[in-house]
Amino acid sequence: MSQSYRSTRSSAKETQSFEKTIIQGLASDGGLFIPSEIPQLSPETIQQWSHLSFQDLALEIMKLYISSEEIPEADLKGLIQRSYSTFRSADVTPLAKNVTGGDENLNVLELFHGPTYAFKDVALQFVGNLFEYFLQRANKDLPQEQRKKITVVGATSGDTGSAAIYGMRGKKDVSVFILYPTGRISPIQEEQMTTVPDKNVQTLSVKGTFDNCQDIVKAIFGDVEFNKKHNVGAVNSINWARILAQMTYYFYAYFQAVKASPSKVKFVVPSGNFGDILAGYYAKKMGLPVEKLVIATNANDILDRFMKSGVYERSDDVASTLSPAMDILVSSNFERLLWYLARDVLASGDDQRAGEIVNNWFIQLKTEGKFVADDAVVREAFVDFDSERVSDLETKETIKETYVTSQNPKNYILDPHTAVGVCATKRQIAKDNDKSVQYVSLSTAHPAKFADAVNDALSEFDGYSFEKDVLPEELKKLSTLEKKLKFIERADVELVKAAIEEELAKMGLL
Ligand SMILES: Cc1ncc(COP(=O)(O)O)c(C=O)c1O
Ligand SMILES: N[C@@H](CCOP(=O)(O)O)C(=O)O
Repeated sequence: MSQSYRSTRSSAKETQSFEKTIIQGLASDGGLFIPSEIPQLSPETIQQWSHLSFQDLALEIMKLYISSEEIPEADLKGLIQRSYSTFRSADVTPLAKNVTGGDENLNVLELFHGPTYAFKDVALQFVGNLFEYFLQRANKDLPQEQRKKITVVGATSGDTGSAAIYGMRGKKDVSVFILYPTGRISPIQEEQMTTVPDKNVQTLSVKGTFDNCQDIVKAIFGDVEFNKKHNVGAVNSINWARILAQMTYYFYAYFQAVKASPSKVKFVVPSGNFGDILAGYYAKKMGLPVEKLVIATNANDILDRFMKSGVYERSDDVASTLSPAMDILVSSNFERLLWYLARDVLASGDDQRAGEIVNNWFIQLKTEGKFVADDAVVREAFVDFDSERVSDLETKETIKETYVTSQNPKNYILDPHTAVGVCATKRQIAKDNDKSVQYVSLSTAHPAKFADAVNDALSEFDGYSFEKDVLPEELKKLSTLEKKLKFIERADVELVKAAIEEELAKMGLL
């Protein structure tokens, strides 16, 4: 049953296949897909998995969520091998152990060794290959005019966009449209997205915020006509494949963290759309003995406010912070966690009733701008999670302090999102005062992607040079390449749909 999927807003019994779930992206009732059951691992299985490579671990995990009748094991193995062959580290996601030295046990999980230097590559390299696999199979032996196509439409606050583009560029029968908020992403992120010359890629720079872009994408998914015509596909973490592919690094990092001696493990995750940390939640629910998952937010703190009050409220203004990829007002994946909390606390384990409760919450969020969950729901959330909010000042101080004090390696440079996580980790270390805990702080992007924040923190240090110490050769050349982008002057779904159709015609895909 973990290989079939249901919507978080559905009160029906029916479930659907993995392929349909991935291609559809968002459920037609507006909900997100979740597996009908979370597979359970025995301690013996977890022990056996502790010796596996990243790729073999990914295969074992994915087999539990994808029926071999849908993707035979040999094909799945091939997809995984291809997806991670593009990474610069043999470990795919290496763990920098005990970065600060001393006895803090602060480990940094480096998730930025993929093609676009962001954690999104771990999932989006796989998702690109998965789309291609499904399309090749559906289109086998079909003449050109009957071939099935996917029009990928995604929203980004900076990193999903380039990772999706690098995952899908040049793929046959796939076109990619990425919406991003004009002026609210870093120059390198914009260059990464707009300098890809492949004909099937188009970026749309939208006057507005990331939340406007995300709302437009969700409206496009809800537009039955447009969807029927263009077969719209999702690359944002509303797509279940994103969450699935991210589970591997929780297992892999856990095994590395406890290698030297058995310890409790806490993961600390810089969070915005709640997709990254949600993969950790599934790993924990499968049986990985994780002590806690700590949500680290910047000033855009809807998640932290929920954890402190039970109120899930969309605030009016997005704050522009040093960690712009997390400048998000509504965290789309939180809905998946809310479903489990509703089912276990309010619906006596009844899936259909949980769907009704979540649906009502989201109707309230739309009509009243907020909903309030019972204290018991929040208490249940604290069983698996904790939460910290980190200011820009603290983010900058953390980049500085880590640069000065780090031992392994020396002068370790954090990107501002990772710094939000490391600051939250240090607070947890101080609060817990428990030497038997290993802390794994997720590093979600390479510092080169956020030059302003990193230089602001480090330029006072003698000998520090962004060009020499931070910027990889590959990213240096981006500023010399021609840019391809289209401005959308208002955050309006009709304008975006028209732009997509105009570009599809130019691509010869209409
Ligand atoms: C660099 C970086 N860090 C953290 C996050 C937050 O991750 P999530 O949205 O999955 O919570 C993002 C965006 O998703 C990001 O791009
Ligand atoms: N921070 C993200 C925002 C989109 O989130 P996603 O994980 O749902 O794709 C970004 O960098 O674009």
